Amino acid sequence: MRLAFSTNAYMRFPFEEAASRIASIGYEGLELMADVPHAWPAGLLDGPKRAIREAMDRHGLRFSNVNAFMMNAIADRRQPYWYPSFIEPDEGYRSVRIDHTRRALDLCAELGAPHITTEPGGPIAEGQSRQEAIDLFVEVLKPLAEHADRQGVLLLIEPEPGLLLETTDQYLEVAERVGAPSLGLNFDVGHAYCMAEDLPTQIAKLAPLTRHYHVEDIAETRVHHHLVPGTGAIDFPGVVDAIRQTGYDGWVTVELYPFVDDPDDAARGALGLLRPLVSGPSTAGRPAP
Ligand SMILES: O=C(O)C(=O)CO
Repeated sequence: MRLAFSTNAYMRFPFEEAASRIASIGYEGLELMADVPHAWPAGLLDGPKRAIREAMDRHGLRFSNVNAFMMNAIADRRQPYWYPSFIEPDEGYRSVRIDHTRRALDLCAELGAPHITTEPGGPIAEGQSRQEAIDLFVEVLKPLAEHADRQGVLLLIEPEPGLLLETTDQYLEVAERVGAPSLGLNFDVGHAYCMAEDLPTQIAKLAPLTRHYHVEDIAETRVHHHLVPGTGAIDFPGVVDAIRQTGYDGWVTVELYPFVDDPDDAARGALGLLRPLVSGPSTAGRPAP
């Protein structure tokens, strides 16, 4: 398991500065936000793309993931980054999300990153039934999964409270219906905690489909607000142990986008808690010394 930090906490910094800070804090990897201000694919020319690669090399960082979930560039008035979603009733507006995802897959392949993460179908629209929304989501995902396959990268879906797929179990039907090996699950530990999922059980159950983990802490109230690991109610020794027991040896990305005022402090705090857990022997279930 290797730890990475998402640039979506560094929205107030240019990419080069974000990479420099994430590396100097001690992360091995970085999740690139395919969005403003770092790498909005529709507006990313060759020069800035080269600069991203050079900054990664200069700071000895690897890409853990490309985050194509957030679309702050569009700034929909209903919510700043969910919309447009894959189940948007308006076909033209929906195609903005689809085109963005295709471009993010291209960018991912060009940069040598392993996968992109994306939204799990937006909130169900007024007058739309859940079944219609799922059917639409599946139809939209099929050609995108084929595109990912052609590009040699993965397309990962991230269930989230309030959106079409809220729980990790709800991903199963979609995975089965799309039926593409290039489609996978981004298991967001904080989101699963919000939905009162039993984390060790779900981590083990979904392990065959999980290609990446997002982590953040969540308060005991289970309200969806990302907190620095160690400051909420999630049992991180238990989570890391459950992930380790699946044999997973990939990236775990810390996602703390609410901490734009002091991302360094949040990144440092998360690493302070997680690094000993990830690099040390299993500590779950042991009594405190
Ligand atoms: O919306 C969120 O909370 C996310 O985790 C997006 O990546």
